[in-house]
Amino acid sequence: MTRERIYLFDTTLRDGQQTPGIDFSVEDKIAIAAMLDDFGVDYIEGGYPGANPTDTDFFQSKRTQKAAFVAFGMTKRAGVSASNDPGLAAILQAKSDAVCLVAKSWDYHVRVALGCTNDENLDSISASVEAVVARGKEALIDCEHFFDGYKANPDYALACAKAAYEAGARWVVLCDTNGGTQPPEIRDIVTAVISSGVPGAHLGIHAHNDTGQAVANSLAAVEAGVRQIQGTLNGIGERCGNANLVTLIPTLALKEAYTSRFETAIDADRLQELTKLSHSFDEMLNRSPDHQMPYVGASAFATKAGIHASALLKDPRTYEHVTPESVGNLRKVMVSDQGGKANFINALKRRGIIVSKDDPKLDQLIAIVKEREATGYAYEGADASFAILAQRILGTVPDFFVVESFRVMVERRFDANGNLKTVSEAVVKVSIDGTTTMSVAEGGHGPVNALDLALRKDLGKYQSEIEDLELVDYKVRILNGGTEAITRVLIESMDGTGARWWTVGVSDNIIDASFQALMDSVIFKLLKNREQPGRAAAE
Ligand SMILES: CC(=O)SCCNC(=O)CCNC(=O)[C@H](O)C(C)(C)COP(=O)(O)OP(=O)(O)OC[C@H]1O[C@@H](n2cnc3c(N)ncnc32)[C@H](O)[C@@H]1OP(=O)(O)O
Ligand SMILES: CC(=O)C(=O)O
Repeated sequence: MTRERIYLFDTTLRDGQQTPGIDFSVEDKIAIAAMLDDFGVDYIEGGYPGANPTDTDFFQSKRTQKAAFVAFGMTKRAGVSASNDPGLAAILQAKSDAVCLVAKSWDYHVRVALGCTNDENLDSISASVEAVVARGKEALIDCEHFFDGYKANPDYALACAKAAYEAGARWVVLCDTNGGTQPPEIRDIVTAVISSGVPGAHLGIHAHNDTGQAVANSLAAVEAGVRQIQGTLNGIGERCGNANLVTLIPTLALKEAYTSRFETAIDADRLQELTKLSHSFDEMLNRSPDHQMPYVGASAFATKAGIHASALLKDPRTYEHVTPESVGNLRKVMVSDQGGKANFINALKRRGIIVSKDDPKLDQLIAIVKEREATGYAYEGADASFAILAQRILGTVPDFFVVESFRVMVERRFDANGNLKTVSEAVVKVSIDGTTTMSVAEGGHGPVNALDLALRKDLGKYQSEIEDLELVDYKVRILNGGTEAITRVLIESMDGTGARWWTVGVSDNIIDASFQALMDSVIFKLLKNREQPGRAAAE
């Protein structure tokens, strides 16, 4: 059975640019376009040439090799011809393969926002599409507010879609601009558009996520007959965002409801790049990936629950709707107070520690983890502290060093130039093989920074082993309010090999909690070094 092609239109660089807090530079746009092009979407909308210097610059060259490169703009204004509209001229002159013009299709908007007649707007749509086609480019029309417009005046909304199609638009894209339409309405209205004479093979959907239905609305439109989906990477976009292509692409590729009838340009090999694509994009935006994002989130294939872990380890299909490998993600069985033996055995195995289900030390470890989690520890987010605890109970952590004491002082004082400065100073007394060393350090970034510097200043024979250790993140959480407050500190560390690990500390004193996490970080680094081939076995 031949499958129908669904075309993927990415508007990360245009509608995504309208996301509050997101502002791409030309360099960002070049890098993102290259990522998307390499991944294999059909269309990449780059922005609005003529609207701002970044987009104008970006369209000085064609920025894609494989995907159609699309310039966005609006239809010509009423009262001027297409050839005399400077905005349209800038869009037509941009280096692009296709032009996507937003057109009003709700008569209320025509009256209020454009201030022209319904017929003038229809003429703007036809004349603008004809100008794009005459320029030798593929024409697309985004029918803005199509669904709201259809509900208010179906004949006029349909007339706008038909004007675009009859003037030569390759795609007439029905937009749920305000994002309030629901899937059954999308299905009925798309069906009405197709019945009116615009074929589904020329229709697209552009859904906003204001009721959390952008993906569902896009799929409802496909069911009803549209063959192009517009969306963005990780669902960014104006207000609550656009349809998330990172969710739609694997759904179309992996779910039987669609795979028997439809195909996209993204094959199984490309699909395995999806998690990387999504996370690289977040990296560019300098934000943490959403752990719960379908398919690609760090939690998408993670389980804490003991009952789930036990079955998952017997056969992953018991608790997974698709395999994590199909989208380039990983299965994760975590340890926490929600876990049973299966979680722990699996977590230990990942660290190269084999323990039998009947080993009493396993019961001891589980009891300690559950007890500690009740007092505020969170081992699921602190893999390195868990590894140290487990290895301690199993008796394989050497006493590298003993911290005899530490002291921290925070002082606000005037410096030599008369400027007020807050300075932190820490003293740490460490004993190694019976020899005690006292290290003092001043931290420019507060008391924890000073403590860290002092602890790692002189670790005697281990000093050279921790030179490449770096703290990269520090998170503090107050677990219960008032005077009973408990502080949980999580610290992320990395070393010269690029490996990263998290450690945890809990106390009613933030400095003490931080120090525990710092100590675990150093001990984990020393243990890690001993796991490397060629290093001395644990002393
Ligand atoms: C639903 C969407 O997401 S559509 C995309 C929205 N994106 C953007 O607006 C981002 C880029 N936009 C811009 O930088 C600016 O709005 C520009 C450069 C395009 C236009 O700037 P200005 O000329 O200063 O106009 P301004 O932004 O104040 O108002 C928009 C004008 O376009 C007109 N207009 C809006 N949509 C259309 C349309 N589809 N066809 C023709 N004219 C339109 C409005 O009536 C208004 O005209 P007016 O100035 O005579 O009142
Ligand atoms: C065109 C567009 O972005 C919209 O109607 O939402």
